[in-house]
Amino acid sequence: MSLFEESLRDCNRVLSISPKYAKAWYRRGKVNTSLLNYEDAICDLKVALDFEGTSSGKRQIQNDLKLMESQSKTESTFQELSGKDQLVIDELPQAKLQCVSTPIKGRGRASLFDIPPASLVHQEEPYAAIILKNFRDTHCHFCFNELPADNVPCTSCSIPLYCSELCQLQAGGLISRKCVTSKAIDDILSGELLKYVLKVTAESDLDPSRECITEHGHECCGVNWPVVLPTQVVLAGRILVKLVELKENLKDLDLSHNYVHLPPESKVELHVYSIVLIYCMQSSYKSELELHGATFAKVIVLISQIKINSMAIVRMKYADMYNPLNQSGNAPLPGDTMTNNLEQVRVGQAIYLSGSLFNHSCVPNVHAYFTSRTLLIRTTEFVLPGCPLELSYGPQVGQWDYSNRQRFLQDNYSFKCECSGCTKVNLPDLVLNAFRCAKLNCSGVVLDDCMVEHQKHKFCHLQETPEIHSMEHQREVDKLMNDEVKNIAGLMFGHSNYFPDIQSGCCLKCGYASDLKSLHATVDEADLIFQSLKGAAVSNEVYAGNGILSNALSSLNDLKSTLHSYNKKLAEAEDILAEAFCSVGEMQQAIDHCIISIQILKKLYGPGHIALGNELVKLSSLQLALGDTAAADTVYEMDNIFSNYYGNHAELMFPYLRYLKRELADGVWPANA
Ligand SMILES: C[S@@+](CC[C@H](N)C(=O)[O-])C[C@H]1O[C@@H](n2cnc3c(N)ncnc32)[C@H](O)[C@@H]1O
Repeated sequence: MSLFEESLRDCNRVLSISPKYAKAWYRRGKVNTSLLNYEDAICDLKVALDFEGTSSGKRQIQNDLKLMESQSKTESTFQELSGKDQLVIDELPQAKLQCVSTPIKGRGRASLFDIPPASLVHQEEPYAAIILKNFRDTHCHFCFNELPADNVPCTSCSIPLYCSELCQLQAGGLISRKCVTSKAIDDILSGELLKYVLKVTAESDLDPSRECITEHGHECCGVNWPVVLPTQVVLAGRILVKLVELKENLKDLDLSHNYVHLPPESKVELHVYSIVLIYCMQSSYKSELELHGATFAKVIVLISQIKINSMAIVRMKYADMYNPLNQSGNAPLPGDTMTNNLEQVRVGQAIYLSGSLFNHSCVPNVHAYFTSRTLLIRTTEFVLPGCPLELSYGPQVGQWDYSNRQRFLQDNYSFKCECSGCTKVNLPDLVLNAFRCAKLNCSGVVLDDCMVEHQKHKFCHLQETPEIHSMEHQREVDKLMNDEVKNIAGLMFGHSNYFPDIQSGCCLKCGYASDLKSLHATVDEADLIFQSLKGAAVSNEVYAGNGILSNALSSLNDLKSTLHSYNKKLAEAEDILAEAFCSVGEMQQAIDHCIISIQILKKLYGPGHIALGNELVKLSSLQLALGDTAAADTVYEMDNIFSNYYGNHAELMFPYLRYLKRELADGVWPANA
C-alpha cells in the first residue's frame, strides 16, 4: 500500500512492547530502505542480526545488509527531495517592532528600524485553536496537518483524531506506551546500537518544556457539542478553559471587538450562543463558570473579539501531479506538467494574541503563513523605520476591485478599510474590471455604473487634498512600466487641477460613448465558453478536432476587443487556454497563453507578488517539458518570489520548488529538446 511512514510507526509500536523482536527490526529495515533512509535501515538490520536466533535467518539478514550497504552509496533523487533533515528550519524573528496607534485603525504594529524584505518579523503559537468542521476527519486536530492512515484518536472520547502520539499528548491526551529501559536489552547490545534501540523505542519525542494543553478535554465529557455549535463559539469555550486553567478567569484578552457595530439580530444570536456555551461547559467547570449575567457578558464580548481577531490556519492543496512527495512517494516524471491551480484551504481557526495586532492593508507589506499551528509573519518588501506593518485579512489590490474588498471587510470584520489601496487612486482598481474604448487606436478605460461610483469616491478623496496626493500618484504611475497605462494615468493625474468627469460607458481618455449593454453581453457569452473549456480540460475532454478550442480562441478575440487589456478576465481566459493546450499536448501554445496571462497579472499585482509565483510554477513546468531554455529565468523568478514570501520555509511549504530547481540543474530535458 506504500504507507511507509505508517508502517514505520507500527514497527516502533511493536518494538516498544517487544524490543528484542528480530522480525520487527528486520521489517523496520525494509521500510527504511523504501524510504531511502539507508543509515537507519542498516542499523535496523544490524540490530535484527543480533537478536535473530536461527542461522538461516541470520544468513538472510547478512545478505540484505550487504545489498543495502552498496545501495546506500548511490544517492537517489527522491532522498534529496524528501530529505527532511534539510528542511528543519531554525529561525527566530530578528526585527524589532513597536506598537503604534492611529485614530482610524486603532493599535497596530510598526517597524523600529529598517527591515529588509523576507525578514521574519513575528512568530507565535496560538492561544487557542480549533479544526474546522469539514476537516475533522482528514486533518490532525492539533497540528492541522493531513492525517496519516494510522491516526491516533483522543484517549477518552475517540472523537478528535491526531496524526501522532506527540500531537495527542500535546492536545492534553494520554499515551499508553511503555518506555524501554536499557536493562531489558543490554545483555545483547552495547555501544551505538544500544543507543539506537533506546532512541527508536523512546516513549515520545515530546520536549518536556513544551506546553501540553487541555485543548479538547472539557468538550469530551458527555454530548459532543462542538459538532453542533459554530466554530467561533467552540473556540470561545477553549479560551475560557485556558483562562480557567491559568486561574485568570476574569482576565480580559485586550482584543478589539465589533459588538457595537453588529445588527440587532446578530446581537441576539450572540446572547443565545453565550448562554448555550456556558450551559455546555457546566459538566466540567461548574464552579468556575457560574450561570449569571457577568459570565454571559464576558462570553458575548469574547465571541465578538474572536469574530474580528481570529485567523484562519491555511494549508496548500495540491493536485496529485503537483506534489513531488505525493502519497505514492513518486516524484513527477520529467515532462510532467503542473498546470492545475494551487489552492489554499482553511483547515483551522485560531487566536494569536500578538499576531492580532497587525492591521489590514489591501497592499500589504508583510505576509502571514503557518507551519503546523505556528503563525509566521515575514516582510515582503523593504520597510522603513516607523512604517506600519500590515498584512492582508483576505482581499488585495489586483485581486478584487475596491467595492468587493470593502464589502468583504465590512461583512467579515465590521470595518471600512482605510488602507492606502482603498484611499488612493491606483491603476489596478481602475483597469481590473474595465472595458476598452471602442474607438480605433484609443487605449482608454471605460467603466460601468458601479465601477464609476467607486472610482468617484477615490477621486473625491484626491480632490480634497490634491497637493499631498499628487506626488504619490506620480509614483504610482511611474511604477507601471507599460506606456499604454502611463498614457491613461498621465491623462488623468498628470495635472494636479485636473479632475475628470467620470461617466459610465464613456472613455476616460477621449470621451467616446460605448454601448455598455452589448459589452456586457459579449463578456457573458465568452464566460460560458471559457467555463465549459475549463471543465473539459479538467476532465481531459479537450481534443484537437472537437471545436471547443477554436470556439474559445474566437471568444478570446471577442474579449480582447471588449475588455481593457489589463482586465482580469483576460488573464483568466489566457490561463484556461494554457491549461487546455497543455492537455492536448500543444506545449508551445500553452506556453504562449501562460506568458500573456502572467503579463496581465504583473500589471495588476505588480512584479514579485506571490500570486505570480503560482503562475510561474505552471510556466516553468511547461517550459521544462518542452526543453525551452527560458525555463532557467522563469525558475529563477519563481524562486525569488517564493523566497521573499516564505524565506527558508519556501521548500518546506512547496516541495515541488526543489523538484523544479533540480530538474533545471540536472538538465532533465525530454527527447525533443
Ligand atoms: C485584528 S484587529 C487589529 C488590531 C486593532 N487595530 C486593535 O486596536 O486591536 C482588526 C481591527 O483593526 C481595525 N483595522 C485594521 N485594519 C484596518 C484598516 N485597513 N482600516 C480601518 N480599520 C482597520 C478595525 O477596527 C478592525 O476591526
